[in-house]
Amino acid sequence: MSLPDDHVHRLVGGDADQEERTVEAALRPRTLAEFVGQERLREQLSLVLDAARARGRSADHILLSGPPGLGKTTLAMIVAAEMGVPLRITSGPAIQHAGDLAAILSSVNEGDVLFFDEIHRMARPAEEMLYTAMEDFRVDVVVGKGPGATAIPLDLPHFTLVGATTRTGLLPGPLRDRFGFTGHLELYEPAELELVLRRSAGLLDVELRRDGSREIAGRSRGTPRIANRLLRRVRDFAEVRGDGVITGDVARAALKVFAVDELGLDRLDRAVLTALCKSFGGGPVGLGTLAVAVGEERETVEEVAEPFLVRAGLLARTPRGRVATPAAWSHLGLAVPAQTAFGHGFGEPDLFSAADG
Ligand SMILES: Nc1ncnc2c1ncn2[C@@H]1O[C@H](COP(=O)(O)OP(=O)(O)OP(=O)(O)O)[C@@H](O)[C@H]1O
Repeated sequence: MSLPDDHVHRLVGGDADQEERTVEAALRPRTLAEFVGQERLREQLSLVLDAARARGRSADHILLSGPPGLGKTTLAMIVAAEMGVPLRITSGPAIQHAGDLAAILSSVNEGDVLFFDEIHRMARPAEEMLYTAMEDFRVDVVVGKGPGATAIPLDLPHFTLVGATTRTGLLPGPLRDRFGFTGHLELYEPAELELVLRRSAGLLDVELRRDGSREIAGRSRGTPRIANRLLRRVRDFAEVRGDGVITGDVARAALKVFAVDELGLDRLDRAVLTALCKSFGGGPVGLGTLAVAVGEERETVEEVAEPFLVRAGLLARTPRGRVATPAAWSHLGLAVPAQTAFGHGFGEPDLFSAADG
């Protein structure tokens, strides 16, 4: 049985819609100790928060970067919970004018954590205001227009800004510099995703066997959001077609019905690999050219698709551009050409910074 492409995308894509976010809320870890994986980041965050608590001050501003669905929102909530303060939430796309930001900042109380999702998408005119708010806890509210306009300074309480972005490089330098701590979330190892799955299965009251969690974890794109999503679909299958228990066989059968392949590639991953192999003969091709070929922003290709494709050994970033590995050709069901760019002097995965074209 085959399903439309956008269905597959929904199942393995990194983003979540409103309905899914409601379901996710129930599965969110509430403390740093419950948060699976990201050992280094957890240790660093725990130090930052312990130090702030010991001083009786709000924590420094924190920037979290990494692909969607790895736990940035969850960590922002944990920061607020561990500091025992309320969390306010806004996002870059919601801030189109300086006035939007002024309204949010003026409602923040002493010690609050303000979570700023997709901070790289905030409108430029609001940026300057955020700089002074972060550094001096002050905003200048401009009243009037033209030569008669006056700026009225407004003092703000001390708060902690937690910014989330898919990549720190997308932020202007002055904004980046105003964060006291920057943490990067890495894709999760399958063993870590199994822990996420076991925890979620417990909360959902589902019987998940070892081979079942292994099967689901291996197709979750290194992303807890996708692991939890696949778990819910496999649970549906297990309840309707079986006795509700998720074994390896049940997981395989369910994921076949939902058209999730063995690696869990999403639509963008497939589009990138297909363009690379079919349109560019396996590369090397520059990131910009590849992005145009799949109709996406280069940042999306670079920050959302490539980390997983590189990790899965399907794509290599070389000094000459992006290259498909023999595994990519095989995964797409294509014959591996006798001569591919990969392994012929174009370098090994990720050893070089990416070339562009
Ligand atoms: N380390 C983790 N341990 C357990 N569950 C996790 C972990 N990280 C994320 N999750 C689960 O994955 C889901 C998505 O996490 P979250 O919303 O925090 O991701 P995000 O990085 O903020 O994504 P986006 O940028 O798309 O908002 C949540 O339901 C959360 O419970």
